[in-house]
Amino acid sequence: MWRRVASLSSFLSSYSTSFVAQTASRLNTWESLTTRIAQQANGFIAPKEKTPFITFVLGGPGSGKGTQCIKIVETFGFTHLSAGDLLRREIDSNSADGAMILNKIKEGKIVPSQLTVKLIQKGMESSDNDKFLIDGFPRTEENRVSFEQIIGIEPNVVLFFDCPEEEMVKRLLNRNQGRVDDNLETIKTRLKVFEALSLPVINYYSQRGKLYTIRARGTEDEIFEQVRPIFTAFEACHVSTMILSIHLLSPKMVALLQARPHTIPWILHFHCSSKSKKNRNQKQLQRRQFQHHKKPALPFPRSSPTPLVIRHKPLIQTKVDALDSVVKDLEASVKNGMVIDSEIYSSLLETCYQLKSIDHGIAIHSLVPPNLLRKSTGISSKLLRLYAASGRMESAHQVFDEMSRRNESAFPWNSLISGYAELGQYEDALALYFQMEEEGVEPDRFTFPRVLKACAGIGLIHVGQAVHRDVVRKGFGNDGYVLNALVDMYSKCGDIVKARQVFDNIACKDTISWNSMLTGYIRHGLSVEALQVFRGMIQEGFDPDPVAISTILSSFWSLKIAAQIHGWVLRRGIEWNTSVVNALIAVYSSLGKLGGASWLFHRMPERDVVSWNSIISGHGKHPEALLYFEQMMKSGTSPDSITFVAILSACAHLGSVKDGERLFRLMRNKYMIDPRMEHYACMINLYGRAGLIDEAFNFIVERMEIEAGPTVWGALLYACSIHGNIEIGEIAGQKLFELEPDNRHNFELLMKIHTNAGRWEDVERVRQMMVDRGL
Ligand SMILES: Nc1ncnc2c1ncn2[C@@H]1O[C@H](COP(=O)(O)OP(=O)(O)OP(=O)(O)O)[C@@H](O)[C@H]1O
Ligand SMILES: Nc1ccn([C@H]2C[C@H](O)[C@@H](COP(=O)(O)O)O2)c(=O)n1
Repeated sequence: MWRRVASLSSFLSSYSTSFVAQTASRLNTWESLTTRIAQQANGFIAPKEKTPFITFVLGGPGSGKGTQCIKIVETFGFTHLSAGDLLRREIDSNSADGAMILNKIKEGKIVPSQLTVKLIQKGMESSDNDKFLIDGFPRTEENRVSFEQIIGIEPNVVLFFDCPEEEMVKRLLNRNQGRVDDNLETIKTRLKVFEALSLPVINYYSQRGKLYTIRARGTEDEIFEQVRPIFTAFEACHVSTMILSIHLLSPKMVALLQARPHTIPWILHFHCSSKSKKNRNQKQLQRRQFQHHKKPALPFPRSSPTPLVIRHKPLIQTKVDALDSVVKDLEASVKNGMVIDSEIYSSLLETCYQLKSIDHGIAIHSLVPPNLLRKSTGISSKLLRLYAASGRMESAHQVFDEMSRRNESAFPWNSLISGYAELGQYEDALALYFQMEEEGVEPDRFTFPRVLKACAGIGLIHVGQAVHRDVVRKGFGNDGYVLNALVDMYSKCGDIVKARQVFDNIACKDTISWNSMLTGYIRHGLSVEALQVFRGMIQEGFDPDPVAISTILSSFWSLKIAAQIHGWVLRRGIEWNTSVVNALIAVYSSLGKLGGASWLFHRMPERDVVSWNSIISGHGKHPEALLYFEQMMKSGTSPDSITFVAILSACAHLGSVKDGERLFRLMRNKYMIDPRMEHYACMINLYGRAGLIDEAFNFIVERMEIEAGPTVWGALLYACSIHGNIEIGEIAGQKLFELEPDNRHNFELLMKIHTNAGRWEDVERVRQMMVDRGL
């Protein structure tokens, strides 16, 4: 008769340990992973070797280890290494040890540890995975020590399938797999071996706080339901650790995780426990041993240990990569039935917004249960903002329409208004603002700048004035952030005097206030006032930002002012700011100081497309323009449509028709830039200046894909005036009189053509047209 081991768990001191405590005490497992991800996210160089995640699966013969391993593999993606299977494969492969192994198995005894460990090691090394289920191992203390000695790491989780003996025997006798050890006699020995040699190992891991005991009676599925939460919890650790590791969690989120140890039990341990540091040190030591193949101070001899090298997934290098991993883990967790806290979703959506990662946002959206999305203002607001910020207004509006509590805060409204304003859909932005009022939603300080942007965009000053009144009514009349937007709105809507009034009323002006006023004056062509503001800014102790500097530089084509500003820039040590140098290059070039422009260009530490455009434009009448363009292509900076305006214009001035034609083709075919009106005008100028009037005319008629505008016909008329082409000049003139009926310059050019040809009647006819138009 078999002695019935009613419950092996009573034998184990830790059985009463709660699942939470068990899990929490094992969190050092993930620390190596966390540290590595954190390092990677911050750009540190991560070590190449990766500590694998190891689960030992223990239990008596027939307790169902193999059966449950299959389910774990299917659900959690582990690689299953069964010690028994590895040994049996060794027998089948006719290896030198085959006969000895077979005898041991027949007798129900244990094979020498080094042999088994080497087989496990081989199995791990040949796998791409870094999560292993090692089944039926370690069966003895010698197995355990040998593993630690050769592989150099401890298991992260030890599962123990606790099954009554009679059940195990019954199962083995019914297994029917033709195994040489599934007979009563061998089973008897195996059970004895288990009790004598394996239980001490189980007890060892119990004392080390690594043991999870599973009551292995019941159906396979019932048993798996005890197994599942263990790995789900570790996956949750993984997800949350990843979130933490990319340093984008709000303090609120950390507090939330800490307050919920039952869902994410490791977090307290990881962040708060001093033991965690100890464990980390221990883990680091372990990893060092693993990586440097140091001999651990254990009494067992070992023969030439082979370092275990696990193949790696690609390193996570950026925050977006880290986010990618988190989203993938989240997807797997949701698939495994894990319920994700709404704060995790909204925190991740915040991350997507900060990283401008709409694709990850869409992936997260697909995971959020629709009901939760409707109810959780946190999730829906952040999702909506992400959609709106990426210009997906339809999706944003859909989320908005389905929100159950959208009127509780201005946040979702602001996001939508902002999205529409950014896309230039100003009417929609304003309509939302008025709808907000109708639905009784209080605007906040973030609402007004967005609405004012829409007013400025649409150019409706009376709407802007109405919003200004709302600003005062709602108590934001002294808010600098809102007042800056008012300055901008008034100046864009044409009321620069009112803009100045608002500007003067800003008690605490910041760089944005000064810049708004400065650009306002420049927009209105008030260079003197702009320069005053610029000087006032410096006097008040504000460093004009590069935008202000380049704006002011580009509005003054004066060598004196350019030199003054250049001097100030040098004193402030910002002379190599790219946009400042670009503006200086443009100013010096336009003032004919090409030597100064080139000096700056060649010394600037970083060049962008604007730098190249400035230097090419500066050399628009010189053959160097073509050389700079060639250099630009070699430098790897892609030309943009402005570059082609500059270079085509240079070709026109240089009379390089062939180069111009080649570059026009290059623009379309290599850089995929669709020609705009300016490019066509350059081509007409190119042909026209070269006297190829017919080619220019044919180019307009046959090659233009858009309706020719005044710049194109103007270039043709100008060319006709230079080369005395009456016929085509008359056509160009008539087109221009339709397109620009009040531009006397066109009439004068046509009159010049007729005058030069002595066609006095035509001169009179055109003059009469001017008189009729009151020009
Ligand atoms: N919960 C269960 N209820 C009934 N039968 C089961 C259950 N789990 C597994 N079995 C059956 O019991 C037999 C032994 O299971 P399994 O091979 O998984 O055990 P094991 O612990 O891996 O055994 P060994 O250590 O001998 O390899 C198999 O025939 C299996 O189908
Ligand atoms: N660590 C191990 C694991 C297994 N064996 C031998 C002895 C076992 O009876 C046999 C079958 O193992 P199982 O499939 O039941 O896990 O393999 C060993 O010697 N050492």
